[in-house]
Amino acid sequence: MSNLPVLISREEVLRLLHNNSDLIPMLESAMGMFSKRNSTEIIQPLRITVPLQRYNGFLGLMPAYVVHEDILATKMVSFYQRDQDSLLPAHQATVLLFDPERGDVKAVMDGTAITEKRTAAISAISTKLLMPPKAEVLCILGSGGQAVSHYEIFTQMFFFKEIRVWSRRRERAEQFARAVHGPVTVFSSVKEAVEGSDVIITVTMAKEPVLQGEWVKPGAHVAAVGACRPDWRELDDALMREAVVYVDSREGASNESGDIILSGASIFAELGEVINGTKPAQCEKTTVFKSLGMGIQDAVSAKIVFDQWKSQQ
Ligand SMILES: NC(=O)C1=CN([C@@H]2O[C@H](COP(=O)(O)OP(=O)(O)OC[C@H]3O[C@@H](n4cnc5c(N)ncnc54)[C@H](O)[C@@H]3O)[C@@H](O)[C@H]2O)C=CC1
Ligand SMILES: O=C([O-])C1=[NH+]CCC1
Repeated sequence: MSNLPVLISREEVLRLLHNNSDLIPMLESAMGMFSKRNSTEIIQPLRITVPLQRYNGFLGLMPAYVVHEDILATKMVSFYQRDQDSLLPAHQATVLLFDPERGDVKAVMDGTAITEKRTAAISAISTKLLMPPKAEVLCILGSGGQAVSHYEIFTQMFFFKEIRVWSRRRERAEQFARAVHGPVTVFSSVKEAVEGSDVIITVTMAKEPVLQGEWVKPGAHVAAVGACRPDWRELDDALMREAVVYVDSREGASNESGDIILSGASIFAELGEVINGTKPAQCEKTTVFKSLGMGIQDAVSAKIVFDQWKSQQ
């Protein structure tokens, strides 16, 4: 290795991505390019997932080359189904940012923070495009790292009169409410939290559906972020079949999403197609955006972090 890569910590990544005005437009541009399926613009193979059966976990490898921006990166992310009382983190990730011409690694950075920030930003983009016109109530199911990053960007980008949170253990939802900087009401049942909500974010590690279609207000938007294995679910059949279903990537969703595979729901469009204007945003209907996560989202976020970091040296 000719030059040693720089190491960028979680704190630095969070600082450099906080309120970063480039994140949303760069993600939108990458998602739009991806949906054109032009290999001179984006190259992103399907995520490779290595099962770690002994530990109830997985290692995901997510390489991507954003050709038009000349960004080459790969994320390695481990994720585990932990016991409720486990003190070990459920997700940990590292992103390597390469120099595409030389082939060496320019930066090694905390990928957990990148994953939190870019996933929440993608859900916010889906919500901007697909939420009903008068959205007043936001509901978050789950209270982990993604719940916090979603709360942060959703309160920056939108105005909700009420924000609700539910978690499997009420004390975790109460902890979440104390940790976020702003108002939030804790609910003890999913049904009560969801009923009357205009936007619902599911960020749980559930393997069985936690959200039932019969509780969802017609016209609501659901950003479904968890359940990233073909046999895991967060949403029930009724919701998947009644809603207009959007995804980040058709290949990703058809291979990895239990909510899509097991319900037999059909995919209406990719988010990138809505961004490109080639598929409509059916805001008047109940919509589900099924997010699995993509290497290009990590790559553009890593580039923003690296450029900001360099400009401050
Ligand atoms: N779509 C994407 O791009 C990404 C999706 N994810 C997914 O988002 C979800 C949340 O991730 P993190 O907040 O980082 O995880 P976390 O471990 O910090 O939080 C998980 C939350 O799920 C809850 N939970 C666990 N098992 C449950 C069950 N059986 N039923 C209901 N709730 C349950 C926990 O109480 C906790 O509130 C995970 O499913 C993760 O795989 C994570 C990163 C990217
Ligand atoms: O995109 C991502 O990093 C992940 N999606 C599901 C687990 C981790």
